[in-house]
Amino acid sequence: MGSMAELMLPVIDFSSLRLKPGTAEWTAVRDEVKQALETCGCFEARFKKVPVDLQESMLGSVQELFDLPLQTKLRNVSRKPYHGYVGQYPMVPLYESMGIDDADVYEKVDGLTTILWPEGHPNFSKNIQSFSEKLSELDKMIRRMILESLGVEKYLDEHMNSTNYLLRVMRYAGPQTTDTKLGLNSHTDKNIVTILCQNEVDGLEVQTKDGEWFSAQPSPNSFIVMIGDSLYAWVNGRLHSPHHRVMMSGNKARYSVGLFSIPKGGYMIKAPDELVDEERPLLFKPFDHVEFLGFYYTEAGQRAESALKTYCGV
Ligand SMILES: O=C(O)CCC(=O)C(=O)O
Ligand SMILES: [Fe+2]
Repeated sequence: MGSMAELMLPVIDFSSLRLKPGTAEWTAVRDEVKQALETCGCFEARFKKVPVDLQESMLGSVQELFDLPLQTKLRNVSRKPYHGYVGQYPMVPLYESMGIDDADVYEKVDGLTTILWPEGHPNFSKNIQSFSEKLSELDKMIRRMILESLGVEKYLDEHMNSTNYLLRVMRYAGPQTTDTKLGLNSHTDKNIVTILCQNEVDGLEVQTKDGEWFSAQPSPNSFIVMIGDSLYAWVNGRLHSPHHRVMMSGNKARYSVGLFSIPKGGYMIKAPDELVDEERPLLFKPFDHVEFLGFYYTEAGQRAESALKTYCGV
């Protein structure tokens, strides 16, 4: 445990109104992003475009959602694995979550809202949609910076148009003990970029490249950004996609929310030729994210140390 507290995530500030592509400020932040993603795959972001009160009302809505009866929550089903209601798993008894597809599109969110609250709940839809839309600007900025810093910005439009936003909301019950209990198993994310925020209860732990775990303790109203395996594959291994998990102790429930940019089904993820050479041969054959997810949730996929390597490693 001693070494855990000593590590801290890099903190990067995206709040300046002058942060526009082409400015010196942009280039400086872009360099910080590249450095953080190469070394940790993860950083803490300050981003004032999501106002504090919106973040708080969104977390209030998330709590309201989890307070619904289980039977109601189970009505959120999805064709895609891990996109509907997930919970009541004996391996991770503290964990419950719900996926909201296309969370930045009001009609899509409201479609789910009326499944959960047949009488309607426009406030819920608005909080979720508005938060997702504003936060998606941070996702877009970061991805633009990544492509620019790798000299492949000519793919920017294609890259941006190849993804949707999923908002996954999570509740981890307090284990009612000072012992540390598993909240969510160690994993790498499978998508492009993940942006997390939480209530005041910490619990997220990230593994360094050397295999050491450290706890992420974001300051209030900031975000944790990390990259997933699909981006790791697309940049041909140039950025790190970190293992992370959630560990819980104490009485209080942890609420967290992740905005995931996710490749659309049918889009083949393939590293650009510019990122493949003799020194850095191609790591992964082109793959479809939805099919890869299908493999990940099979027994072989869950057993694999790296599901992506097993699925399409060269
Ligand atoms: O709750 C968190 O902070 C992390 C959740 C997570 O890692 C995930 O949903 O992929
Ligand atoms: Fe994750």
